[in-house]
Amino acid sequence: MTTSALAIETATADDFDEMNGFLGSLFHQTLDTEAQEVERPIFEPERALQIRDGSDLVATAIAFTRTLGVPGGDLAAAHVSMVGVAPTHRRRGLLTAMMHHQLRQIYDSRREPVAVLWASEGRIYPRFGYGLASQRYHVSGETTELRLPAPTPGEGRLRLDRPTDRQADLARVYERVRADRPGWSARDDRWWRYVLVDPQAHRGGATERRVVLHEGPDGVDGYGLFRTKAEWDDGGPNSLTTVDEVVASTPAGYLAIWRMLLSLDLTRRLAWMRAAVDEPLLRLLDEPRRLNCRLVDALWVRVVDVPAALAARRYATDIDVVIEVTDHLLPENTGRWRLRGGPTEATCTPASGPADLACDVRCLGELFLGGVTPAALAETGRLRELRPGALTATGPAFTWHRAPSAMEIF
Ligand SMILES: CC(=O)SCCNC(=O)CCNC(=O)[C@H](O)C(C)(C)COP(=O)(O)OP(=O)(O)OC[C@H]1O[C@@H](n2cnc3c(N)ncnc32)[C@H](O)[C@@H]1OP(=O)(O)O
Repeated sequence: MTTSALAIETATADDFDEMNGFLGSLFHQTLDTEAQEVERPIFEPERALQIRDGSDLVATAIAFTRTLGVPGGDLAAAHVSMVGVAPTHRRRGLLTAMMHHQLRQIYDSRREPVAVLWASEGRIYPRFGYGLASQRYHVSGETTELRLPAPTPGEGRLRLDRPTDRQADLARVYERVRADRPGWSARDDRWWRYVLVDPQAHRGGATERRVVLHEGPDGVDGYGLFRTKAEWDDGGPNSLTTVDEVVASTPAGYLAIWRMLLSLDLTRRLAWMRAAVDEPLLRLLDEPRRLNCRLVDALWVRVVDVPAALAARRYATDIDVVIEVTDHLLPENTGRWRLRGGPTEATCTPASGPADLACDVRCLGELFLGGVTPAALAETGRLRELRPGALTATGPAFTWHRAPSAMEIF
């Protein structure tokens, strides 16, 4: 495929260092060799696209092969990343050409019914059919104002350790909790190393990352990844605790970990970038108003193969609906689809009858992880109710018993 006479090529393993350096410069980051070596094994050259102008690399995009937790199961999903266009070549359609090319490749391979990504800026991807599928809170607060219920006897034990030494424990807890949380990607050994790498250059003056583990009656049932940054001002100690992940499979573990994180001596402030919208912490604090929560976007989902994707997730209640879908990039998706399903199975087939709902493929991405209802999307004007009552009838089915959330930025 060509764009303005520049061809899209598939990369080779030898292109990794150059692509990494190119993206580092676009994200205004200093390249770190330790992080680069951890990222090398997850690089999939056969899924990496690049555009060169002569010998100069001017555009890149990659898809990682991973699975994503969706309502009721786990689904192969192209994890799109490393997207960038050189400042010398911006706004002349290179990203557009790469996105079209990549989506066509994913569709034609039939390996993955959906693609998923974190957007550097929210306004970039809707035009390519990506819908905002999950949100998160940026959380901050004065820790002296954040009080949790007191410990009860026999709650278990906390231990501090180096995260890399406890990878197996973290993986066990993560997988247990992930089974119930749409939006979490599976992490094999390579992805755990990616999550846990902690180069000095990326710490911004804070300590190395540490882990607090909670041991309950059945072993490790929770962990918290965090770091601290020393600060003193006229009022005395004012250090910052930055939390990366808190994952626990028991309420006791969750509470004990947060109790420690909020009461570290000499710290006064908390920062956490990836709290779920139904995060238990928000309901455990005695004065939740003292936690500042800013709602921002998390995962963007692109439904690439409509019937395969809609049949691959489960629905909270029984559903039987015909949806008229429009997809300007992948015309195979355009048409009327009958979705029948429930909590244990689903099918999606071409429909002959009239449609109940009509929407752009972007809306299906928004609905996919259960984070929003058709009625809410109808209020945006992007989804239309063609049969009166269809919005209320389908609303509960599209949601899920846990809100979608998202963990590491890939
Ligand atoms: C999944 C990820 O990896 S997210 C990371 C994305 N990368 C970055 O943010 C790195 C810095 N930015 C860039 O590299 C580039 O600006 C990109 C990749 C965002 C855009 O690449 P371009 O080749 O300039 O995009 P392209 O020319 O195809 O633009 C297509 C349309 O999107 C719009 N657009 C593209 N980027 C942006 C943006 N950041 N903000 C607003 N609009 C944008 C363009 O204006 C254009 O609109 P139009 O069709 O109405 O004229």
